Amino acid sequence: MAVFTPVSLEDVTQWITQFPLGKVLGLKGISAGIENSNFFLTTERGEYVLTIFENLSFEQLPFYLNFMHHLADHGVLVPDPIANDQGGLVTALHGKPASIVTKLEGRSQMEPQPVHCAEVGAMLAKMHIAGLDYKLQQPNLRGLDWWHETTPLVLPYIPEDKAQLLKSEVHYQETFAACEDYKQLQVGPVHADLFRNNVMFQGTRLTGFFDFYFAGCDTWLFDVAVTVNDWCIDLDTGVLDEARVRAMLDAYHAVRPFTVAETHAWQAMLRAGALRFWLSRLYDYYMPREAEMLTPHDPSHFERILRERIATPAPGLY
Ligand SMILES: Nc1ncnc2c1ncn2[C@@H]1O[C@H](COP(=O)(O)OP(=O)(O)OP(=O)(O)O)[C@@H](O)[C@H]1O
Ligand SMILES: N[C@@H](CCO)C(=O)O
Repeated sequence: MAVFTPVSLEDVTQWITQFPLGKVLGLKGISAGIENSNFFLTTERGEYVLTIFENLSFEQLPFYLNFMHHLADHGVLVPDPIANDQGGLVTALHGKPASIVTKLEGRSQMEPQPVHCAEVGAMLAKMHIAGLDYKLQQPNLRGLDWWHETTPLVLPYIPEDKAQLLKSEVHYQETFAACEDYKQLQVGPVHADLFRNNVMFQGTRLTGFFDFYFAGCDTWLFDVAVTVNDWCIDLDTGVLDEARVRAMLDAYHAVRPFTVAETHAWQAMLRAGALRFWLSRLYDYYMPREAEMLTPHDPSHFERILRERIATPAPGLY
């Protein structure tokens, strides 16, 4: 279970008085997730999620929480952060930054069909457009600079064939990021981690995106690539399922048409999306943090996806 910072009902009873949520009725640790400590929180006003941030700082968090609030305000389905009596969305709990957000209905759809992918594609495009007038700026903290810093840290742990692939892909992505088409890509705040387990559904109706704590300013196409690489694949092989890819891309395109530069950049961006998670999983695997219970994600899944994207062209954007 990924509760890095234990919290008791007693702890929260006092702490909650600064929020307009009434008395605490229940608190339950959430086992899913590997980044933060999460709890379902029941108060007199309803159901919420309490998150204690294990890696993000007080300075970084306003970008994410205000972004969620901005999106909620613009009709994008996301958890809405609750302000305390000072108007703050981030409040210390056990000396760490913490926040309370509204709880989304439903559950994650771990075996998505084209209909689910279409819902995700349309909401993703809506989210990108809604983010256009979001004022705060923060880079994607798991972008190219982070790949550069992290690659040398994991290289000593991995066998030669993987090390070669990692080094050559970082080099390829460096060249890609410097090309003309890349510079034409639309940039804005993106989710950057929109996996199956970060979206809620009730049946085939999408009820919300969540887990915005890897969001940052990056290309919209990177967000699409990360999302396709998780939602539209056969999980055993990493091979793209054309029906799901088409459903997601067509639904996105209907809300926010892809550009010509994006079509040129698409194949390389799918590789970037795979590299980002291969590297973060290698890092988490070889340099784990302490948690009460924690199962690291399998890095080889994204190595397989990366090799597959290099070997086989994906369906086009439109
Ligand atoms: N706003 C929300 N509404 C309903 N459930 C939520 C909400 N936020 C989180 N959850 C539940 O908590 C679980 C863990 O949250 P999350 O995925 O954000 O974990 P994390 O550790 O922060 O991140 P990661 O997915 O990157 O490991 C989710 O799988 C989901 O069941
Ligand atoms: N989605 C990430 C976990 C961090 O959110 C992964 O699957 O590696």
